[in-house]
Amino acid sequence: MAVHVSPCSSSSSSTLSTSSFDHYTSSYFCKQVNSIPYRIHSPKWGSKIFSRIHQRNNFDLNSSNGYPLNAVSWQNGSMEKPLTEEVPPSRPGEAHTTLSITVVGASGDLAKKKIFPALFALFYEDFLPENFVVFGYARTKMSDEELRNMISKTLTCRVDKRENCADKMEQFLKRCYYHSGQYNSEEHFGELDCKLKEKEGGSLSNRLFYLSIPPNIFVDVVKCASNNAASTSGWTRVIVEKPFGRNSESSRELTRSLKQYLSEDQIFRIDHYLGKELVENLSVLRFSNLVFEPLWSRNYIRNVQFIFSEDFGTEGRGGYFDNYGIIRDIMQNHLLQILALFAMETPVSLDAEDIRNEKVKVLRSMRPLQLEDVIVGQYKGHSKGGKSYSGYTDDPTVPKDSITPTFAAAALFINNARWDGVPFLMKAGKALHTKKTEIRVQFRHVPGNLYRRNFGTDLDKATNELVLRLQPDEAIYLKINNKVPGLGMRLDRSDLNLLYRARYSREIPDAYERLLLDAIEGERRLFIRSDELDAAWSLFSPLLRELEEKKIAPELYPHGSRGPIGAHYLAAKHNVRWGDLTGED
Ligand SMILES: NC(=O)C1=CN([C@@H]2O[C@H](COP(=O)(O)OP(=O)(O)OC[C@H]3O[C@@H](n4cnc5c(N)ncnc54)[C@H](OP(=O)(O)O)[C@@H]3O)[C@@H](O)[C@H]2O)C=CC1
Ligand SMILES: O=C1O[C@H](COP(=O)(O)O)[C@@H](O)[C@H](O)[C@H]1O
Repeated sequence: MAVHVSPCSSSSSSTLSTSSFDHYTSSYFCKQVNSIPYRIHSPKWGSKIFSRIHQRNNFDLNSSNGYPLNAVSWQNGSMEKPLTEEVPPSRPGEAHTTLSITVVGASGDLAKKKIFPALFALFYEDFLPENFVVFGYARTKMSDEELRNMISKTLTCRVDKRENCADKMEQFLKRCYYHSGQYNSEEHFGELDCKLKEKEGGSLSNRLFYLSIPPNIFVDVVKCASNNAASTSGWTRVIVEKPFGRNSESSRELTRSLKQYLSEDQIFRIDHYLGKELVENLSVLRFSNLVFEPLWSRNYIRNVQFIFSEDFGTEGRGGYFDNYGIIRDIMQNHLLQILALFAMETPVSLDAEDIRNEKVKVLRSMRPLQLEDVIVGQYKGHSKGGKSYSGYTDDPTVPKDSITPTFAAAALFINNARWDGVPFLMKAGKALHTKKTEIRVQFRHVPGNLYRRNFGTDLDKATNELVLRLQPDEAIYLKINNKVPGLGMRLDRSDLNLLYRARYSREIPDAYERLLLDAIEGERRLFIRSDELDAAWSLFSPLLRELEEKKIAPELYPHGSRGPIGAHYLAAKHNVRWGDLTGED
């Protein structure tokens, strides 16, 4: 990203090298610890030095790498200030910084459902910086007021008991604006730049663009935004939604095209599963508890299962979905990312590069995926209890003869010393009987089990299983064997259960909140680096090509069922039983 030409302001255009952007990451506050002073900007008082000790409340929450957040809470009475629609003016000689967030594709499903609500939640919880504006950008004609009306329908006050929710919503909506334009128009992005500048009021600006649009227009938008609406005084970052290509070649081409305008540091490839609370907890569980890490290998773990199921079909997204299918939609990204986090070696530190280095090593160590280790399915129409459920190809946006899989199961292997021979099973499906995402870790038998007689012949029932239920109803539980109380010796299976809603009263933030905050912070740990992406595609692309070239017909399964029977055969081939189908949970 090099040249910025401003068509609207008297301020001169400037040239910025890409490397200069992240220099401004910590412009609000210097990240330091303990009593080392923080630099806190208050529009009322200008830049002030506060001791962290005195501001402890402001740093109760950390960004996802455990560092204190740069965002500050203004709940502290002495710092309270009225929120105004416009960014407050700077005093002479004093520069304040504005964060401008532009949601490109603001009229779309994801923007309405997730992005605006997440931004509001961050504002509501006082995690957005003092001076911020939100712009929606799309082709749909809308006024600022219409945008506010549209997004107000999906904003929620997550913590019900808060009294000031309506006020907060109003304050947030006042910071939201809209600009209608084409995605490939330099002129329209120039107009957006004018509006951004006007709201930024001459302050330093950091600009975040969220590309919530179909992937075929990513590059147009990045080109126009970078040439016409990049920040000239602070950083510019772009969050890119998946899909990042359809295979290795298209993904590399996308990365190459984006890098004509952005540096890798400016690209935040989002995989919202990495922002989920239980995925965050996976590493904490493993690396901060002595009882788990020593067991985390082929010596004790029999198999690992990553299970994603949704109890609804592709409703409304059939057009998109048919071009991608479940393997690209869920497995190549969400499930594979979790697998990499699960299986990686201990990183040197919690820094983004250290973690991503370890994840890449896992991905590169994976055995090429064979067609015989994969089964695909597609849901068909079904009637139950007088109600009928449509099949995938009943969707008018899906070709009647589509063979796009809406279900897939796969057995993967990691060819390294830790995991040699351990099956990592994945299963992902739409229109199944339940909505659930889980990681299940099945442990080996206890050698020479003294109590084997008490379990009968089915020794599978005697093994431990650790389950991380990502959603719904987040939980971590460990299936153990215990004695039934009484004079006899009868064994039972029980759960040691950490059920989040029972343990914590605090509501769990949505993944998009965490990820947006991290992007604002410049924290890249939960975003996908280009070499990770490349390794992920290298694993799945040959398989996808083979499935498509051989036109492998998916096994049909009824909408609302447990999926194709082939998934059981695949698991059985590797001496595994799907943990979610044992009837124990
Ligand atoms: N929806 C979801 O749950 C998820 C979505 N994603 C990804 O996020 C991105 C956005 O998703 P979503 O909001 O569902 O997408 P939409 O299909 O709703 O598209 C978003 C906006 O982009 C514009 N648009 C749509 N199609 C085209 C087109 N062919 N050419 C130009 N502009 C178009 C429309 O705005 P206008 O006409 O006003 O310009 C639309 O409102 C996509 O990349 C998707 O894959 C990722 C995870 C989940
Ligand atoms: O990325 C996607 O994720 C959603 C599921 O997300 P969740 O957070 O609700 O589990 C899925 O429905 C969609 O098909 C896919 O594109």
